[in-house]
Amino acid sequence: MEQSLDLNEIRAQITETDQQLLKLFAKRRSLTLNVAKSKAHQVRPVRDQQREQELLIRLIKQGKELGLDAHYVTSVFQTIIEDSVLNQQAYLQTLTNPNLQLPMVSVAFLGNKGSYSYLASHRYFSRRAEKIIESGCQSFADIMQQVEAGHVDYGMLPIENTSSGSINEVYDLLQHTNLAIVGEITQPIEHCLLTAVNTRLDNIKTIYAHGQPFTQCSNFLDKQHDIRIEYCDSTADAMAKVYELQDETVAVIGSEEGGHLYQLHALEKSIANQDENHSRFILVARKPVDVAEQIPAKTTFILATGQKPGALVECLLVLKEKGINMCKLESRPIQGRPWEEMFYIDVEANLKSAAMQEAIGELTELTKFIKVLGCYPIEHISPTSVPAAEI
Ligand SMILES: O=C(O)C(=O)C[C@]1(C(=O)O)C=C[C@@H](O)C=C1
Repeated sequence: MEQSLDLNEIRAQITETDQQLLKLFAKRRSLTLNVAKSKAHQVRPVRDQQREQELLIRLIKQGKELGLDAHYVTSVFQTIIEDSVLNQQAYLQTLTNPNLQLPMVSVAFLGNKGSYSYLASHRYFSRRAEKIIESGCQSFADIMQQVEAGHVDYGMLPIENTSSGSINEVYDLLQHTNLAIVGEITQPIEHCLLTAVNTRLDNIKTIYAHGQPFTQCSNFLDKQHDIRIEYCDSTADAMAKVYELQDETVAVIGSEEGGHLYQLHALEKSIANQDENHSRFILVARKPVDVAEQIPAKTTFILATGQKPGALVECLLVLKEKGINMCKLESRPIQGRPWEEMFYIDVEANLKSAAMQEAIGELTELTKFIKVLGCYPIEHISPTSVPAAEI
């Protein structure tokens, strides 16, 4: 006779197994913290991709013996390793900058609870502080002012998006501030159409959102007919508005995660033009930070060249000669000086390195104006892959 399967009993066993898994995750995390302490001592880089590959190959093999497929094992352990690297980086940063080790931080961001900036702030500080004091702002300028005036420790600002490009307003504000960039984080942007009440897509007559999500979802919006678009100062404001209206004809573009905070649910998911939609945020503070040698660093600086042919090329050649990789180049007009440009450059280098110090020295000679906006740890961890033959 077939054994009867009691759902409650099976679920109790799953709950118990999940608890054991959590304890093992926590144990692994504390072991990797010891690795970071040892690496701090020996000044060895956090990342060791050969070790990661060996580890993945072994786990894939052992997983197969237990009936687990290679894809599953790889994706679980890539996530675990990413967490390990980011935690080690955060720990080493507090050793290098003891003032970062605070139980409580205050952060200004655009909008209120549920905005993408709110989600990015919480993700960034989840491994760095015990408590976050939130300060929702109505504009990017407001965020800068809050930090400049000392009302908050940090400001979280979106700087670029994989689908709508650079956020010019933030670049322009960076030209005129004394704040330093001290960190970055890339946040997946998963736009959904959210509603407060159960309804259908063809009932929707008004969509509320911030300008950026509207741009990033233009293909979806073009396909909808007779829809009124209402621009809001932030995604959080738009969500609060739709919650307040409780109307089956209105919707808001935002993340499902943020929508939960306003009791909104997703009517349509993945409505952005590009499947891979990510925003990069920068964190600004009044004082710059040093980046530990064991961590890959990025330096951001701005410069203005004279109006002579090849002036920018000459600057870029300096970076090439020093073996410094440029990962972003952006130009913005200089206010009050028509047709003159300010160039924003991100390079993968530590400001303290000899190559970078020499480059800044040479660039100072070549340019009319140059200013370092900050040096901070690279937060994007590209996963180590396993050769197909090993899978
Ligand atoms: O073994 C190390 O060196 C670690 O830092 C630990 C670990 C891991 O979590 O397994 C993390 C990062 C390295 O790239 C390799 C492995």
